Amino acid sequence: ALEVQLTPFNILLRAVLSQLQEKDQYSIFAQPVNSNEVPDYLDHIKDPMDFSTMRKRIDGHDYRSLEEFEADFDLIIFNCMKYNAKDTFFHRAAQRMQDHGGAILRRARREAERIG
Ligand SMILES: CCOC(=O)c1ccc2c(c1)NC(=O)[C@@H](C)N2
Repeated sequence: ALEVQLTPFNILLRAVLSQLQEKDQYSIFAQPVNSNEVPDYLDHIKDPMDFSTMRKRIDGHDYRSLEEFEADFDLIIFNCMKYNAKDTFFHRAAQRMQDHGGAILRRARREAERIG
C-alpha cells in the first residue's frame, strides 16, 4: 500500500509544493514536457523535472533536506530558461516562477529550522 507517512517535514514539503504550483497559473510546470509535443526537448534537456515528479519524490521520502527539494525546483526553472529563448512566454513564466519561488522558499527555510 502507498505508505504516506505524514512527518512534519513531509507536510511542510507538500505545503511548499502547493504554494509553488499556485503560481503556475497555466500549469506549464505541472507535468513532464511531452516529447510528442516537443520532439527535440530531450536532445537539449538532460535532467527534466516538473512538479508531478517532485510530488512523487515527496511521497517516496526521497528528499532528505529542503536543499534537495530546492535543487529540483531550480532545475525546473533552469531547464525552462535553457530550452526557451528569452523573448518567449515560457522563459518569462520561468522568471516569474523564480521570483515567486524565492519568497516561498525563504519562508519555508525558516519553518524547516523551527521544526528542526
Ligand atoms: C501543447 C504543446 O505544449 C508545449 O509545447 C509545452 C508544454 C509545456 C511546457 C513546454 C512546452 N515547454 C517548457 O519548457 C515547459 C516549461 N513546459
